[in-house]
Amino acid sequence: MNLQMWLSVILWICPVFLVVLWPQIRRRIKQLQLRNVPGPSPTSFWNGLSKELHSPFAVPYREKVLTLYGGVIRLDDFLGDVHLAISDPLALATIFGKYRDSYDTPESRIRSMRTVFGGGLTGTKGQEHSDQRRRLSPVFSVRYLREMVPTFNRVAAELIHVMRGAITQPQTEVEIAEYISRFSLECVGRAALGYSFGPLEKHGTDYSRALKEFGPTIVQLNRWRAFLPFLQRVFPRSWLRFGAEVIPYEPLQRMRGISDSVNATARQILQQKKETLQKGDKMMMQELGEGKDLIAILMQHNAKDPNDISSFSEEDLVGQMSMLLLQATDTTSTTLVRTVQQLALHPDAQLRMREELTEATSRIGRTLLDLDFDSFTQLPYMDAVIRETIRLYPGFYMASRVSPEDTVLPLRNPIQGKNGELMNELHVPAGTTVWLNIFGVNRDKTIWGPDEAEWKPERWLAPLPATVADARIPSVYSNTMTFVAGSRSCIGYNFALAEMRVLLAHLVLNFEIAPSDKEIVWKMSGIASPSVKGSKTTKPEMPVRLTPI
Ligand code: HEM
Repeated sequence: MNLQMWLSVILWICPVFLVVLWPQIRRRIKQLQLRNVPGPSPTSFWNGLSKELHSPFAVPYREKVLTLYGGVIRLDDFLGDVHLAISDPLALATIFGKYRDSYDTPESRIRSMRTVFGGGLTGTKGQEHSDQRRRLSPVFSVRYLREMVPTFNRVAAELIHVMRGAITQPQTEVEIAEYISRFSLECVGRAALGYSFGPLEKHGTDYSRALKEFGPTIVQLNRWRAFLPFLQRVFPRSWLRFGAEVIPYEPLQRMRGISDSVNATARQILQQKKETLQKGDKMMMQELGEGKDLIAILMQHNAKDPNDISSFSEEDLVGQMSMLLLQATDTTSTTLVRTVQQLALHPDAQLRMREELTEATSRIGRTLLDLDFDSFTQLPYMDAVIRETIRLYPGFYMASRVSPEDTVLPLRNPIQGKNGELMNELHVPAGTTVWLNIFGVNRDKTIWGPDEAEWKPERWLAPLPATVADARIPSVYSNTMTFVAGSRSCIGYNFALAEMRVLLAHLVLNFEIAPSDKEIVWKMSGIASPSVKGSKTTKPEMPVRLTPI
C-alpha cells in the first residue's frame, strides 16, 4: 500500500473510532463524580470487576458485595466504566416513578434478544414494548391462571407417578433438579404454548436444550454484545449475518445455532397450531391443551379480527413463544429447587406444610388433584415458605437499567463518600449502567431486621416489621424486588407462584425430603444455578434423599 492509500484508510477509520469512542469517553468524564461512591476496588483496569461479578463462580462474591456497601455501590466495569448497584428504596422508587420513561433495559440486551429470538417482550422497547405488554397482560391474569392450575396439577401428578416408580426404597438419592426442570418445562409447554415436550420419564427436545444453552452462552458474549447497537446501526443486516456465519468464535457460532433451532421449532409449533385453528375451534380444544394455552388465546384473538390493532403478527408470536420459554422455565425451576433444598434442611417446615395440606384436602374429602387455584392460595404456611424463599434467594441478583438522560436520584439513607462526605442524592450521568440490586433490597438489615439472612417462613405469619412498610420498596409481589417492578417487571410471576404451589404440595405429600451428603455450590449462568461441588456439568444438580410416604 502506498502512502495515499494508508492515509485514506486512516481517514476512514478515524471518524469510525470517534463515533464509537466519543460517547464512551464523554461518559467516563461525567462519571468522575461517581468515583466517590463506595464499592470494592477493581482488580483490573481492563475488566474492572466484571470477572468477579459475572463469572460462573461469582455467587459468593456477589452475595458479599451486594449487601456490604449499603444502598448505592460503585462497581467498576470495562476500561473504568462506572456501574452502580442500587438498593436504596427511595432511589429505586425514583427510577420507577419520576424516571419511569427514561430507565430501561440496556439497548445492547434488547437488541441481542431481538437478534436471537426475533421479537417478543424482551426484544422490544418504548411504545412497541408497552403495546405488546398491554396485549399480553390479560393472558397472564388470574382469570386465565385459574384455567391453568388443573394443567399444572396434572403435570405434577404425572411427575409424582414417574418418581414413585423410580423410588421404592427409603432414603433413595434422587437428582431432584432434573425432575423439577422437566415439570416446569412441561407446565410452560402445555399451559403457555399448548405443546408437550414428551412423556416425563424421558423429557426434552432440541428446542428446550437450545434454550437452556442460551444463558451460559450469552454470558460468554457479554463483552461483545455491547457493540451490537453500533454494528446494527452501521452495517446492513446481510453483512452482519454473513459475519456471524464466518467468524470462527465458538460462543458466537453456538448462539447462531441456538437462534436457528429456536426459531425453526417455534415456527413449526405455530404452523401446527394454525392448521388446527383453521379446522375449527372444536378440534383445537381437543388437540391443544383444550385451546386455553396463552398462544392459542392470542391466536384465537387474531383469528376473530386479523385487522385489530391488538393482533400479533406471526413474527411477534414466534418471538413471544421462545421468549416465554426462556423467561419461564429456569427461573421457576431454580426457585423450586431452592425451596426443596430449604425443606430438606428444615424437616419441621415439611411437617407443618404436610399437616396443612392434609387438613386442606380432608376438609373437602378429596385429593390434591381436586384443589383449584383458590384452594392453593389459601395455604398460609406454604405461602410463607414460598415468600421467604423468594425473598432470600431471588433468581436474578441484579437487573440492569440505563437512562439516556442525566438523572438525579435522592437517597433515603445518605451514604458516606470515600472522602468522608455525606451524600443525600446521586447525580447519574446518561448512559451509566444502573443495576437494580435485587439481592441487596431483599436482604437489607435495616428493612428486614437482624435475622434477614435466615430462612424463616414464620416471619410471614406475623405482621412484618414496620420498617418493611416504611421502606416503600417498589415491588409487584410481597415487598421484595425478586420480580422487580415497573414496566419491565416479571409478567409471569403469578404463573410461577401457581406452579410452585402445585408442585411443592405434591412433593411434600408424597415424600419425606432429606439432604444428601454431597456439597452444593451455586453458580452463575444468567441466574444462580445449583451444582455438586467439583462437578463439571452445566446442568443444575441438587441431589436429595427421598422416602416415599
Ligand atoms: C420464580 C420465577 C421467576 C422469576 C424469579 C422471574 C424474574 C423476573 C425478573 C427479575 C424479570 C425482569 C428482568 C429484567 O428486568 O431484566 C422478569 C421478566 C420477565 N419474566 Fe419472569 N421470572 C419468573 C418466572 C416467570 C414466568 C413463569 C414467566 C412466564 C410464564 C415469566 C415471564 C417473564 C417475561 C415475559 C419477562 C419480561 C418482561 C418485560 O420485558 O416486559 N417469568 N422475570
